[in-house]
Amino acid sequence: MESNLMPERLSAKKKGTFAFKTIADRLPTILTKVIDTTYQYRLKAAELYGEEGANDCKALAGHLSKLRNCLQTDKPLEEIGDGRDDEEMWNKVLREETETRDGVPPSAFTASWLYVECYMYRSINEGIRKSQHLRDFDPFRNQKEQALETSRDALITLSLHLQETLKKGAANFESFSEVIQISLWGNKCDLSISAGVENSQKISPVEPLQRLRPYILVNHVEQVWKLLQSHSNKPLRLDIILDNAGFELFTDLCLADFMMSTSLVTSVHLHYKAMPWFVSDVTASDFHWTLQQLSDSEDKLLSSFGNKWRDYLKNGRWIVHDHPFWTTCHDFSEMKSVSPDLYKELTHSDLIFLKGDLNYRKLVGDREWSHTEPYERALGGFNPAPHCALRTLKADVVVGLQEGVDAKIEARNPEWMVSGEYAVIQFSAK
Ligand SMILES: O=P(O)(O)OC[C@@]1(O)O[C@H](CO)[C@@H](O)[C@@H]1O
Ligand SMILES: [Mn+2]
Repeated sequence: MESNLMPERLSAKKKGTFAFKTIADRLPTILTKVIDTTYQYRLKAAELYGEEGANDCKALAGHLSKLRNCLQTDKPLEEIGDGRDDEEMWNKVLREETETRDGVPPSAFTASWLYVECYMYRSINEGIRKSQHLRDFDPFRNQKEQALETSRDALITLSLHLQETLKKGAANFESFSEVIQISLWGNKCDLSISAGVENSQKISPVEPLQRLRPYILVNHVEQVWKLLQSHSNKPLRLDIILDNAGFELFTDLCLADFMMSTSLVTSVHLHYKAMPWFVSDVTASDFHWTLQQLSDSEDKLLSSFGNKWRDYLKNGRWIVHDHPFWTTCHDFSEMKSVSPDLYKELTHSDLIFLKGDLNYRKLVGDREWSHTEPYERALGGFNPAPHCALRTLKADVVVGLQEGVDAKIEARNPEWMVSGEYAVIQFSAK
């Protein structure tokens, strides 16, 4: 997996790094919230499944407490053992990591940040899958549902704006650029960076766009527009690799609707997660719950969008996927070898939007690249189709910046790489 040609992956080996802070503080905080949620669920579980349900909750809380202790005391990470179809993929990496350490298993403060953080969410799911009655239990569900509910005003504002935009008929560069930026900034609403603290969209998603333009450090929206215009006479397929539920998902569905309604594309494939992931990432149940909530809304416009989008699913113009690769520890340069079926599927796309920070970290291998490293080089061979990353910076990794940009911003705002205030719209042609 590792190559000496490439910089090291980010890791908590080094105190003072954001990886160290995440693994030492933020992940235990997130896990503690999951344990509390599990414990609170035991009464409901007893109601639904009797004593077996309550015992399931106790066993899960025990599994999670052991996981938290393992992470906090830097104990060797253990193999996953729940029989899920990706179990061997995970344990193969654990064995490989152990071999590269002369037989010493990886641990939270010695393995790569990407591996450890993904491992934590996979181990949470292992505890859930080992239960008798909790297999559909999502410890983050309440937070994700609240995230949508507390963004209601922003949803209404954005739905009115989308309605006005669609009334103007064909897309132009300005309307396209605007809907891309709205989806981009929707990525601020992420419950992992906030360690589970409510982080919904409180202000208008449209009004601040002009003010936020200078915070987009790489802006390739024109290259994406030109790609779409160059194929305007043929049916185009758009893929969106989704990130967070709640307001961000709504911005992504608005983007998908805009692209379809203006005939920039003729089909949209939406990819969500196969298990609860990084607190707020969208799962199948989050996706369909969100559409149902919109359809059932008292707000007529929200309800009409919910109905329209559910029709797109029914008539096959929108297609959803939940490939297990997206919830592994692998970066995207490994997709072709680890999940050739997914890589092949993505070669049928004409344009892939990848949302959010974790997807960006996986695009560039979560490595300690120089900030001016060319984006294509950091991709390590991942290029199934033209793609564009829409990401707010919430981890200290970024590539493709002009010389000097990082120093200038660092002087102004030392937290610039992890605060979510800055963003990139980074494109790579096939
Ligand atoms: O992918 P997202 O939702 O934009 O961000 C996920 C995230 O908040 O979680 C990790 C920090 O714990 C980082 O990868 C990133 O900051
Ligand atoms: Mn996320």
